[in-house]
Amino acid sequence: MSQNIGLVMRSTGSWYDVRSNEGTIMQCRLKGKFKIKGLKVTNPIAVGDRVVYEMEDEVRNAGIISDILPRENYIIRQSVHKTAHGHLLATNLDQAVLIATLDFPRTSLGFIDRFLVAAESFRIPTVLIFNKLDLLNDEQISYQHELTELYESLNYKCIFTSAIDGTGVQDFFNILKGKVSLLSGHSGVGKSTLVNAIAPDLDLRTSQVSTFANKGVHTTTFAEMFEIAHETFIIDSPGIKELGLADIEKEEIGHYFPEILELMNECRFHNCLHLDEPNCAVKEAVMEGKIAQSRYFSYLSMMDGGDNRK
Ligand SMILES: Nc1nc2c(ncn2[C@@H]2O[C@H](COP(=O)(O)OP(=O)(O)OP(=O)(O)O)[C@@H](O)[C@H]2O)c(=O)[nH]1
Ligand SMILES: [Zn+2]
Repeated sequence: MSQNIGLVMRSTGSWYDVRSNEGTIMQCRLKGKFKIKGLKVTNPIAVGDRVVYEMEDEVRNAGIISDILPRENYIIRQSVHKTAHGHLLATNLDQAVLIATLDFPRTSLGFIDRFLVAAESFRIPTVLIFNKLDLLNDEQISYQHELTELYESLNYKCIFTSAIDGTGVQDFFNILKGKVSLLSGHSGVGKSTLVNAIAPDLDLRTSQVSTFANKGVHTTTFAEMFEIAHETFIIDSPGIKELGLADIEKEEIGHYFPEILELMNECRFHNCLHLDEPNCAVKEAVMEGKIAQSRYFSYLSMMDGGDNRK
């Protein structure tokens, strides 16, 4: 039997769609003796994994997965019961793309910051897309420029789009081109409309319904990967509206705010949490306007166990 390397595009928990280097989709199952290495997760393989497979049936395009290549990164959804195994959502992501809107519905800065912190903790770069530009009044547009300045100063690229009038849609595509991107955002921000604008043949909504195989087994939905252009993949899942913070310790949260990380060595106490400690370089920077208040509020809210989900 010949061995091949393929990319996992879809998982139902019992079988996997694996894309060969030539672009054919193979339906694969796991070799009986396949072992879960390292991570404490319920599912050994997820969308984005590069796997070694053997062809089992050339006619039916069926194969058997025998091994998995080392991962660049991964996203896990922790179980609410901390001791239980988590669920591996996706692996080998080049970037996370968070779609937000300043209105209809409004994405809160707390939600954006929480997402950025989670993505930093998984070492995944994030791009922010602000959609529905056509609906904003002048005041909102100038606010949007302020936000862009803030987030770009922290090295998060920002793009404005309107899926309705086409503004920024080409920029949105350019960001995705040649990469594997996780697409996230609250319901109603225009995720499907934006994707339809760049990949009209793909019907995200219909595809999402195809997670049927999972029904009644787990409550978790499996992510699915789509090739929207040559070597351009997006991962979309109704279950990935946000990234979980469950696994991050309080002392660690500041490490995932680039502007806090940069200053924390200047605090008087090496284990300063930037709350009420004296001579805290972070709080001083907030007072001097060098750290945005909104970011510090998000930090405080996360330290407080606040959940910023809205
Ligand atoms: N004015 C305006 N409306 C938009 C824009 N993008 C999307 N919409 C509208 O916003 C609504 C929600 O868009 P969807 O694409 O369904 O949003 P979604 O993020 O995919 O939402 P879910 O499918 O619930 O996850 C629809 O009525 C779209 O027509 C935009 O740029 N401007
Ligand atoms: Zn401090």
